[in-house]
Amino acid sequence: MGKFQYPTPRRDETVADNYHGQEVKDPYRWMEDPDGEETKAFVDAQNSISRPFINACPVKEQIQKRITEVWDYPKYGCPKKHGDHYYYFHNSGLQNQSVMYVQDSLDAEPRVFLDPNKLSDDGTVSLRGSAFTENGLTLAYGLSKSGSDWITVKFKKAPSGEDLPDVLEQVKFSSMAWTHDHTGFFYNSYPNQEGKVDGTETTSNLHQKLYFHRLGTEQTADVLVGEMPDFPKWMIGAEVSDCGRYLLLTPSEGCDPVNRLFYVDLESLEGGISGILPYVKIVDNFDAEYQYITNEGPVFTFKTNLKAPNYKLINIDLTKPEPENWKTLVEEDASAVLEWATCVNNDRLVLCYLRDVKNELYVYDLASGKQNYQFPLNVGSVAGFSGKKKGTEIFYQFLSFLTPGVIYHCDMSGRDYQPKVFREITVQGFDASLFETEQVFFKSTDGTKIPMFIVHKKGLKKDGNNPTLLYGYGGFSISITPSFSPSRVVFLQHLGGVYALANIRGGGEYGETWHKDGSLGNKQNCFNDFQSAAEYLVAQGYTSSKKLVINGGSNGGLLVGACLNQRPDLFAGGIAQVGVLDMLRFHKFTIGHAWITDYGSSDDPEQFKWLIKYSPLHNIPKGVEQYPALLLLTGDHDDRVVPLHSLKFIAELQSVVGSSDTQTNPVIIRVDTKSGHGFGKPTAKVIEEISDIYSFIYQTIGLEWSK
Ligand SMILES: O=C([C@@H]1CC(F)(F)CN1C(=O)CCN1C(=O)c2ccccc2C1=O)N1CCCC1
Repeated sequence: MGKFQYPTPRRDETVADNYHGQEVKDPYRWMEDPDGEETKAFVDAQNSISRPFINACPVKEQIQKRITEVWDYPKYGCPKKHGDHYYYFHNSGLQNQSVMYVQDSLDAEPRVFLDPNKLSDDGTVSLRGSAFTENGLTLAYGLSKSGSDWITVKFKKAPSGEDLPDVLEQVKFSSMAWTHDHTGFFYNSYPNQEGKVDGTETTSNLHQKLYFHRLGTEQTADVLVGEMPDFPKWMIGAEVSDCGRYLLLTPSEGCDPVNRLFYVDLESLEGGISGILPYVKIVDNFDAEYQYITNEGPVFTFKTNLKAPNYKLINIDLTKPEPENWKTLVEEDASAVLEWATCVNNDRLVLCYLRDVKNELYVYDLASGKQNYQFPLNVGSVAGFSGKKKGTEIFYQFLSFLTPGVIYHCDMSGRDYQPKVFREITVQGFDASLFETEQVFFKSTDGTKIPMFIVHKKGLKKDGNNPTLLYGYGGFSISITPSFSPSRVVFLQHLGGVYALANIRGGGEYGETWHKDGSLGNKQNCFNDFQSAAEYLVAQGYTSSKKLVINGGSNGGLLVGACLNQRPDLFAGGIAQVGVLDMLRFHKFTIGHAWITDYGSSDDPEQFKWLIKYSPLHNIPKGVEQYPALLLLTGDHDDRVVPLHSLKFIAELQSVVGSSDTQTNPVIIRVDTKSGHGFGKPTAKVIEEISDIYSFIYQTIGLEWSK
C-alpha cells in the first residue's frame, strides 16, 4: 500500500495546560469548536481521504449487498400489555426504525400504533424512551434527532394513536413517570442550558432538574419539583411506586451503580404537586445502588450492591427506615450477578442472573424470597423481557451468537410454569449448524482468569491465518453478553473470519468487583486483559498479528486507542467507534463529567497520573516502524462522546506517523453526518457503516471474499 498524504492542520504549539506542575501541550485545541470553519474544513479533508480509500475496496458492493440480504429478516420485540391491549416493536427487515404495533389480543390483527419512519425522510428520527399511564390510555414518548441525547417528548392517546398537543423540549437523560391518576408526568430537563441544544454542541450538562407536567398544559406551566443547586453534577431519577402512592427519587452524580434514595408520599401533599417536593431521605450517601423493584404498602424491595458486589434484594420498611431494620430478601450469590428483578402476578419475582456471562432466569416468591423455579434456557442472553406486578404473564427473548431470537410466553398465575415459544425469529439462508461458539478462559497479565467467546465456522484450521475481529468494551459495569449480528454472519461466512468477544475487566460480568478492577487506578487492567486476549488467539493458532483487528466503541474506542498505542506490534488494525481519546479533557464536554467515576479526573493530581499514562491522544508511540491500520468513526451529532476526541487523535497520529517512510498502513477517520453515538441509528446508516468497516479491513489485512 502506497504512503498516504495526510492533511497538515494547523498545530498551535502555544496551547498548553499545566497539570499539577506538568505542562501538557494541546496543539489541536481549536478542533474542540465543532462550528469553527477550520474544524469543518479538517473534517472535509479527512473524509476526502477515507471515502475514496474505503470505496476502492474491490468487493465493497458485494459486502454491502450481502449484509443487506442477511439483515433483511423480520425482527420482533417482546409484547407488553398496557390497559387491555398488547404493544410490540417489529421491523420487517430493512426498515430504518422499528415500528410499534398494537393488538387487541395476542392473536388479533396488529395495527400500526407509532411509526418513527414517518417522522423523517431518512430515518434519523428515532424513539428514545416511552411510558404508558397505569390505565394504558396515554403514552409519553421521546424522539431523538440524528442520534442526539436530546429528546422531544410527545404524547399519544392509546390504543387509537391519536396525537395529543403536549410537547416537552430540552429533555435529556430523563425519567418518565406518570402519576396513577394519569393526569401528570415527572421528567428531567436542562432548562437553563445556553446556546445550541441540537446535539452538535459540546456544552457540559449540569444542573439537571425534575419537573411535573400536567397533561393538556403548556411546558411553560410545568412545576419545578426537584433541583439540587449545590450539586450541579447530580441527576435526579424519578419513579412512581407500583401502588401509585410514592414518588421515589434516586439522585446520582456519575455512572457508578450508586445512588441516594429519597421518597415523597404523594398522598400527603397538601394542595397536590405545586412546587419543590418535600422528600424524605432514606439513604443520603453514594455508598451503594438502590433500584426499586416493588412495594407492599410501606415495605419496599430494592436491588442493591450494598456489601454485595454481585447484588441482592433487600426490604426497607418506610415506617422504620433505619439501616438496622433493613432485611435481606434474596441473598447475594457469590458466583452469579443479579442483573435485574421484576415483580409479576402480585406475589412473584422474576430474577435474571449472569453466571460466567450466560443468563439464567428464575421465579422467586415475593413474600419469602424463596426460589421456586428456573426457566429452561440455552447458553446465551435474555435480551428482552416484559411483565409487571399487576400482570399474570411474562414474555422473554433469548439470543445467542447463532440464535437470531426466540420469544417465550409464560402464564404466571399458577405454579406450574409452562413457558412456550411465542415467536421464533429466523434468518433466511443462515444455517447455524455451519458455525460454532466456544467459551474459553485465558489468563491476563496478572493471572486473572478472563472469559472470551470465540465464534467461527466449524472445521476452522488453527493455522494462524484466520482474519479475526476481537471486540471488547471493559467499563461502566456493562456486561457484553452473546448477541446475534447479521453482519457478523457475513464476516464469518464470506470473509472466513473469526469473531472473538473478550469479557475484560471494567464490565459487569462478575459484578462490582469486576467493574472496580477495571476502573480508576486499575484501568490498565482492561488494556492488559485485551492484549492478553489477543496473545491467546495468536498462541492458540486462531490468528496472527498480521490478521488480527481489534474493535470497540465508546469506552471500547478508548480500549482500541490505548491498545494500539501500547502494542502496535500485536495488531494489524483497529476500528475505534465514537471513542473517548482525550483523557485529560473528556469531563469538560456534555455528560463527560459523569464518567469520572470510571476514569478519574485530570483536575486531581493523583488521578492525573493515571490518565496521562494511557490517554490515547497523549501516548502515540514515536519511531515505531508500522502503526496498525486504524479507522476511527464518529458522527456530527454525537453528544455522548463528542467528535473532538476522534478529530484531535487522528490529527496527532497522522502528524506522528504521516512523515514515516515505513508507515504504509492507513490511519484515517470517517465522520458521518446526522449521526450520533449509535442509539437509534437508522438501518441504512448502520449497514453503510459496517460495510465501510469491512471494506477497510478487507484492504488493510487482505481478506478474501467467498460466496
Ligand atoms: O455513555 C457513556 C456512559 C456509559 C454508561 F455508563 F453505560 C452510560 N453512560 C453515560 O454517559 C450515561 C449518560 N446518561 C445518564 O447519566 C443518564 C441518567 C438518566 C437517564 C439516562 C442517562 C444517560 O444516558 N460513556 C461514553 C464513553 C464513556 C462512558
